[in-house]
Amino acid sequence: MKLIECHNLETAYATSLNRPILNDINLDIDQGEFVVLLGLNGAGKSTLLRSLVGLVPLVKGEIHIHGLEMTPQTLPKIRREIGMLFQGGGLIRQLSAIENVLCGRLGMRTTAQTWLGFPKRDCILAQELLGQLGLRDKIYQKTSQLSGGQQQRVAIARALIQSPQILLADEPITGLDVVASQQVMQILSELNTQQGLTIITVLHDLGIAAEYAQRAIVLDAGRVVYDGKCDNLQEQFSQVLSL
Ligand SMILES: Nc1ncnc2c1ncn2[C@@H]1O[C@H](COP(=O)(O)OP(=O)(O)OP(=O)(O)O)[C@@H](O)[C@H]1O
Repeated sequence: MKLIECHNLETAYATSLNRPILNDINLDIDQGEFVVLLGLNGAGKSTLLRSLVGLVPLVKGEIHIHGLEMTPQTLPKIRREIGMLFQGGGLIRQLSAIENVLCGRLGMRTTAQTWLGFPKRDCILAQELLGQLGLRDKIYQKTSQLSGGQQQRVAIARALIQSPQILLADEPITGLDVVASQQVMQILSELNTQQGLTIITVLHDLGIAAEYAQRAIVLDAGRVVYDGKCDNLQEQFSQVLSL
């Protein structure tokens, strides 16, 4: 079943680039796929991910999520289906791991519901998620005191607490060492295979892309130049992927 459909997406003309950041993007992504987005710096990968959660104004084209067209009216509902791991994690450094995870619940709770703290069931869920991601002993630690890999796992828990159908991850392993990178990729892989989460992730490592993703989408100057299997990417795209 098609979960994400992008038709002719085009962003405004960027004078600094002499072109739109995204140009004529057409994509269909099925439920349960694990897709990697590749391309040189500035190719438009982050912009494409952010457009899927309505953070990028489009001058042309349509996005459908689960058959629902993205409009200002449908955006809140669509955003509840999509978890996002922002580039660099995007955690609030002075808050604890559990407080950061609970922030992922803010869009689903009214001010009155969180005035005196989050509901107990949200706190239990946040603890469970952190436990599942190997952070049981870090629940109350400030995230500024956690390692990069631990912070990324907190960010994953924050995205998962809203039970999304889709997880978008913008360079989730950039800056992590080999062990932490493998841990994070393993977590994403298990979420995909065991829970059926549809994953789209920006990566810069072709070896890791081929190891985990079933499908690669390569962007160059705002356009899709390849959409297919992850085999032989290096040979095919040495120009656009000289990573
Ligand atoms: N709001 C904006 N206004 C103007 N230009 C922008 C804006 N956002 C991004 N850009 C430009 O659009 C291009 C694509 O940016 P984007 O962050 O999507 O690329 P990317 O492929 O994710 O790159 P990276 O690998 O460096 O993260 C870049 O040249 C960037 O400078």
